[in-house]
Amino acid sequence: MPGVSADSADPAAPVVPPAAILVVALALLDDRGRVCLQQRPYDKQHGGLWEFPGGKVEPGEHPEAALRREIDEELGVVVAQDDLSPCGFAASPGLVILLYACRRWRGEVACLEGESLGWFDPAAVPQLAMPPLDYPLAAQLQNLLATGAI
Ligand SMILES: Nc1nc2c([nH]c(=O)n2[C@H]2C[C@H](O)[C@@H](COP(=O)(O)OP(=O)(O)OP(=O)(O)O)O2)c(=O)[nH]1
Repeated sequence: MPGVSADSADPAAPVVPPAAILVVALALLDDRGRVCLQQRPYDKQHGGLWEFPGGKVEPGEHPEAALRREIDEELGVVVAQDDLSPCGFAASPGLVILLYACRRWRGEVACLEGESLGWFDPAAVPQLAMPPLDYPLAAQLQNLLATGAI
């Protein structure tokens, strides 16, 4: 089809913008079963709303590598690839969010980029003010926790 080739081997091929921004996010769970959420910086889109820590996947980056990078940048902790469990996803036009869960990390959780951090009972998360896609993500997290799958 003219004009939409995504053949990366052809340097003359037009750059095709991604159909959606891919975002990865983490439900970090402590030994009391609480989940860590952060408040988005006030100067960003959805400023002040609560979210699962994470961020955008860079071009060429594996989503799980992106998540480990974002968690180091935002919370100052290291999560191991093997400790990440796929937990759910949510999508809107132009945005796809992959949610993972993790119960182990190395280091002390700190609020490095958000306005504040909180540890919440997963059942209480839907009562928080969050971006729209976080409500279905929180529901998927609760379902998996209820079944003992994560
Ligand atoms: N991290 C995260 N982003 C979310 C959630 N829910 C939700 O709608 N988003 C949206 C908000 C933004 O449009 C996008 C993530 O962007 P971001 O600003 O956090 O990404 P980033 O950390 O890579 O930041 P930047 O370098 O682009 O400034 O996904 C969530 O639970 N966690």
